[in-house]
Amino acid sequence: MILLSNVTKQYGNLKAVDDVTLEVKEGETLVLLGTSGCGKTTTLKLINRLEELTDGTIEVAGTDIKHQKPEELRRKIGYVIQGAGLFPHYTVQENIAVVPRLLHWKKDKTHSRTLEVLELLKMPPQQYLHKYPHELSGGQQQRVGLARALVANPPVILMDEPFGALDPITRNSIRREFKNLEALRNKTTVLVTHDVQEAFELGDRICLMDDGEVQQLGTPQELIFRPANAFVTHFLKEHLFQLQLQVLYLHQLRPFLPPAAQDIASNVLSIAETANVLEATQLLIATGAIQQGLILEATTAIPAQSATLTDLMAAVERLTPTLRP
Ligand SMILES: Nc1ncnc2c1ncn2[C@@H]1O[C@H](COP(=O)(O)OP(=O)(O)OP(=O)(O)O)[C@@H](O)[C@H]1O
Repeated sequence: MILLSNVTKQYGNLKAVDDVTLEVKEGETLVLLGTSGCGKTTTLKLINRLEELTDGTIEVAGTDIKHQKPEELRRKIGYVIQGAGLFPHYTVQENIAVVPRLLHWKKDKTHSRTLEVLELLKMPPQQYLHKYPHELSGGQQQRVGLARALVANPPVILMDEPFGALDPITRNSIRREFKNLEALRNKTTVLVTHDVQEAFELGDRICLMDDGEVQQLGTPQELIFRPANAFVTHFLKEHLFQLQLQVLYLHQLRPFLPPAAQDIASNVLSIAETANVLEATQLLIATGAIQQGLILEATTAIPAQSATLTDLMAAVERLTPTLRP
């Protein structure tokens, strides 16, 4: 869907992006992760031509972006930036109408689509249409920013630190909400963050950058269990335990858990086996059921299985060597 081939962006002597080649597949969320100044934002801005390439090519939906007018290209690409970037003197309605106005939509169409996107983002239109950005919380502003990016239903969404301006608690809950948004599910999304947790929570794949170069591009599991080099290992070291639990799914543990019990008490907690091990661990701890354990609910016909925290950790220990090279 988006193809970067040998992309370089140079500012004077500095190569902000250095010979980057990567593909973002249709419908996936690719996270650009890395420390400040490693070239994430520049890479994103090259895709919608807010910056121009020094070298290499970028294709969006099979067409070289050089051969498209920037305005035309940007109609196919929603753009969400840190702090939402709303116009302070425009109401929510006016902020969302910016793109439809550029597209010369009729008023009726703009109005009905505005109502629709606000509903999609769980912001009742009657309550929010006429509010100004300063009357909204950071999370609500971020949602309006996303509504504006989604209003023309572009197939591609670029997000630059979309949750960066929020406090950690709001950030976590908004992030979780965004992850489950139907409106974003089939979009091809590139999201920039320097937050490791965020990258692992939202990315189908993660591209870890340093000094303008790609250090590794892979699934969260690949980065954790098959780091490409010492930089990747070092970058993830601090968060490794939690990330390991986050990238392992309960169904993967099944072969390493004790056999399914015949008569599982009906009052035991249960969790879908599609959940990750971190979620299961958090549930056990939050409900004080560490000794009692929980039931892994199968999505297929195989029987449910019960496991305590000790069982889960033992299974993780037996599974992880099989994932390493
Ligand atoms: N317009 C510009 N002119 C000169 N140098 C620039 C320009 N834009 C970015 N740079 C430099 O290019 C490098 C990459 O910047 P970029 O904004 O892409 O990094 P980033 O990974 O997004 O960082 P952050 O997380 O801090 O936003 C940095 O060294 C930055 O100073």
